[in-house]
Amino acid sequence: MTSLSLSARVTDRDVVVELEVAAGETLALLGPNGAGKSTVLALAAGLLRPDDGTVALDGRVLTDVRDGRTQTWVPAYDRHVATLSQEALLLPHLSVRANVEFGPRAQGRSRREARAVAQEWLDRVGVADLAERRPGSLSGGQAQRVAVARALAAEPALLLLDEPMAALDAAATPAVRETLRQVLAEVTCVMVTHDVLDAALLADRVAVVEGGRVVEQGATPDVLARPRSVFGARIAGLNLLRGTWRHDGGSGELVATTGERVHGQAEDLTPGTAAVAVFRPTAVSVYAHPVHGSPRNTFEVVVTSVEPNGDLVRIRAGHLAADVTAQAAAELGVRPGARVWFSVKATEVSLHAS
Ligand SMILES: Nc1ncnc2c1ncn2[C@@H]1O[C@H](COP(=O)(O)OP(=O)(O)OP(=O)(O)O)[C@@H](O)[C@H]1O
Repeated sequence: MTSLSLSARVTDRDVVVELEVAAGETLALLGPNGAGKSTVLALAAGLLRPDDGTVALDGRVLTDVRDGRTQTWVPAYDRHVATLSQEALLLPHLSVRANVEFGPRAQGRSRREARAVAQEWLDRVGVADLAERRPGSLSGGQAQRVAVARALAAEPALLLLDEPMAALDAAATPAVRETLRQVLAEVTCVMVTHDVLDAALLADRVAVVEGGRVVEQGATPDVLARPRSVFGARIAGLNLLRGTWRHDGGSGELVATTGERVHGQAEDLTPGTAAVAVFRPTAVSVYAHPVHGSPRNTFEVVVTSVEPNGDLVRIRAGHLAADVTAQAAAELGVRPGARVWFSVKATEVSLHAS
């Protein structure tokens, strides 16, 4: 069932897009700067009127403009669309709890109902212990999780995410990403991101936007595995290992179906269940000899291809990829058929249920 249906032309930005998002689905918009991603969000949110086009959400027409003439225009506040941006944008003079109660109260729900909804979301995103604090006393990651609760307490028909992790420091990102991963399973969402890891972990489908047009779209694993656009090729190649989570004491590990044992940053994994490990090719170091020392994952591999990838050189070994500098590639003398060791720090690997 389609939830969001958007078709629009914005002449002065040279944007012509058509997108559909199914109910409950998360669509990631990827693309270079100035491609038109934020324009798509603004069109859906009711912050931008197209020269031509329609926006419908759950069958309700929100925007209908034909040849510059507006037939239907539902204002932003009445669209049931919530936006989460880089900054948490909480009301500074209200407590965390009051911030989360704000949406349900504005929709006319009683104080008691609003309190119950807010409590549920504070619990779900794991910030209930911060309920009486003021936003100014929160860390960036805590504030962003409160912002997630605040957005969802209003029960939006559509959630728009505009690079929600871009302003966080690296240490805060995994917890916010995990919070989003859990809540996005239930909402219809369009997410703008520059980070392919977000797309891989959070999105069901990916649309690549370039020059104001959707140049490629499809299921996330397909686009990342077999990109057809220039930008798609640049972002592809993320390492993704599927397997089973084991926890026999120690910190636990993923035993991949392809044989590797992988240690990483794990959240909420149950031993014996299916899991996936994800890490970037740039996080992989390549050695001509076995490497020792924790906390690293080391895989003995045979190089299958060596090709330029922007300023770096991508070394592929079967289903794994490493991006190294041209100098490092030259020093290693890597070529197809060579035996090398790929090494990635456990801190660079995200492990999730799949
Ligand atoms: N407020 C605006 N008024 C006029 N033109 C704009 C405005 N905002 C963006 N544009 C133009 O519209 C086009 C699309 O920009 P948009 O911000 O949607 O891209 P983006 O993909 O979100 O980029 P980024 O990743 O840098 O945020 C660009 O040519 C940009 O210059």
